[in-house]
Amino acid sequence: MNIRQYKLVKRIGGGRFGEIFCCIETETNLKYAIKLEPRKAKHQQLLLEAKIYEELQCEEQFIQSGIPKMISYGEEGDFNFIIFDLLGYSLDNLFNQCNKKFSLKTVLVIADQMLLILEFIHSRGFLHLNLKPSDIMIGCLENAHKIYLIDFGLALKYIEVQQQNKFNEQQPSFEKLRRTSIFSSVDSHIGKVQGRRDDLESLGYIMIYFLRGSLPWQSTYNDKLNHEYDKMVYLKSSMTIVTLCNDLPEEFQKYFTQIKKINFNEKLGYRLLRQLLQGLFQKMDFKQDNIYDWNNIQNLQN
Ligand SMILES: Nc1ncnc2c1ncn2[C@@H]1O[C@H](COP(=O)(O)OP(=O)(O)OP(=O)(O)O)[C@@H](O)[C@H]1O
Repeated sequence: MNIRQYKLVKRIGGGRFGEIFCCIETETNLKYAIKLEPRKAKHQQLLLEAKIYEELQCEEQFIQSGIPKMISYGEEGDFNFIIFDLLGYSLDNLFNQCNKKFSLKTVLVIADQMLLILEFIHSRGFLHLNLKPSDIMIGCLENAHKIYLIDFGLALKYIEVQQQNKFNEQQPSFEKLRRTSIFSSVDSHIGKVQGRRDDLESLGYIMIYFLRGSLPWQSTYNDKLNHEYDKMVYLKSSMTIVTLCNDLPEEFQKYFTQIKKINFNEKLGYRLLRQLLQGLFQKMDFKQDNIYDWNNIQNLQN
C-alpha cells in the first residue's frame, strides 16, 4: 500500500496526538479519513493505536461493532499514519449544534449502542480509558444512524493494567492524560488501577452531560490548561450518586450504583445495564425510528 495514492482534501479534526484529514484514493475516488502523527512527537502512539485496530478487526463481530475499519497504517516521511473509513460528525460537534442539550431519547439510543461497543472491546481485552463526546461519532450516509467509537490512542489491554499493580507518578505521561478529562472515572484521578467499569463510569458521565448540558464539576476547569484540576477532582469524587442523578429518571442512579458495586476486574452485566436503559426507553414510549435530535436541524455545520 502506498500512501501517495491518497490525496489530502481537507482537515476534519485534530487532538493531542494527531491531525485528521479527509483524503481521496485517487484510483477509486473513494473518501477516507487519515490520521497523521509527526514522527518527531515526544509520545508517539499512532502505531500502537493501529495495532489495537488490527487486533479488533480480526474478530468476526468487528463488522457490526461500531468501530471504524482501518484500511492501512504505517510510516511515510515525517509522519506515522492510519487510514480509516470516513465517519460523519462527532457527538461533540452535534451536541454544540443542538444547543448543548440532547433529549432523553437520543441519549438512551446512544448509550445502548455504546454499551454494545464497550462490551465488544472489553471482551477482546481492551479498555478505552479516554471516553469523551469527541470520540463518539455517527457514520456517513446509510450509516448516519449508527454510533461509532474512535481514538484508541490511550487504550490499554486490561491484563496489562492489572500487571501495573499500583499507579505511580513515574509512569509515562499517557497515564496522566488518561485522567485529565471531566469524563474520567474517579478512580483514574486518584491513581487506582483501572478496569472495565471505568469506561462504563465515563459513559455514565457522558449521558449526564448530554442530558444536563454540563457536569457539576466542570465549573472553571479548563482541560487544555489543566486549570483548577484539583477542584474538579475534589467535586467529582465527593459527589454522591444521588446528588449527581438528582431530577433524572431513577434508572441513571441505578446505572451508577450497579457499576460502583463491582470490583474493577469483575465481569460486568452489560446486558443488565442495557435492559435498565431499554426499560426506561419503553416506559417513556419512545419509538425506535433512528431519529436523533440532530436530524431536526436543517443545515448541520461541519
Ligand atoms: N474516521 C474519522 N472520520 C471522520 N472524522 C474523524 C475520524 N477520526 C477522527 N475524526 C475527527 O477527528 C477528531 C480527533 O480524532 P482523534 O480523537 O482520533 O484524535 P486525537 O489526536 O487522538 O484526539 P484526543 O486529543 O481527543 O485524544 C475527532 O473528534 C473527529 O472529529
